Amino acid sequence: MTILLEEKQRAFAELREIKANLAARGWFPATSGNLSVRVGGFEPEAFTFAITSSGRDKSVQTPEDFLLVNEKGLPTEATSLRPSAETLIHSEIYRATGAGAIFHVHTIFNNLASELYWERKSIPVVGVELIKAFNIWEEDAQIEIPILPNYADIPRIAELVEGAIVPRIPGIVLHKHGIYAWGANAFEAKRHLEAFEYLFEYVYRSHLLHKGL
Ligand SMILES: CSC[C@@H](O)[C@@H](O)C(=O)COP(=O)(O)O
Ligand SMILES: [Zn+2]
Repeated sequence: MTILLEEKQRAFAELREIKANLAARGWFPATSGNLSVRVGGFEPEAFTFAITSSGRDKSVQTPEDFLLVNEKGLPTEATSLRPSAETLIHSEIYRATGAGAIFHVHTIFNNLASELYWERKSIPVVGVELIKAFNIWEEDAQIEIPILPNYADIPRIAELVEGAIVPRIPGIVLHKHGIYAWGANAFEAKRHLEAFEYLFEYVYRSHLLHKGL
């Protein structure tokens, strides 16, 4: 598939903006986190996306922050940059959902929530207004945010992604690691990510409240 220079530049500019925004909140500690947006068409099997390069300080902006990869996570152009170590998870999410953007961050609250509900394998949230950010409009809606094991071998995680996805929930948590949130585009993926992080903080603080701590 041919990606126009214009499309590539637009995708990199979009990633640069969201990267700076999330970095300002401290959501990329110690080089953690990765971001991607889909580029070009929305073919289910063969597609291209722009993704952050691996191991870089995501709180600074450099010309080497992003590259294009194909659906297998391999660079589509000659480059010395390495795509994110977690690129295969992005590929699987794109393949399974047809999303347009995927954002991954490590935060204290997503880690704590995943620890709290690890045995249940999902994080329950009931009746919190911000659930509506997922386009779920029922009163007192109940949702379960899936948690996957945090294997060191990324392909082992990637193969669990499709089976773990809950259609109306645009995110997956890795146990004591972080969240992957997605959406039809960068605007929607950011809204979803912010909602998840709010809900994780709510869940954790609510747990303390009910324990009288
Ligand atoms: C520095 S710990 C974080 C990494 O192990 C990984 O989980 C992560 O989110 C960032 O990896 P990266 O290869 O830079 O995309
Ligand atoms: Zn990570």
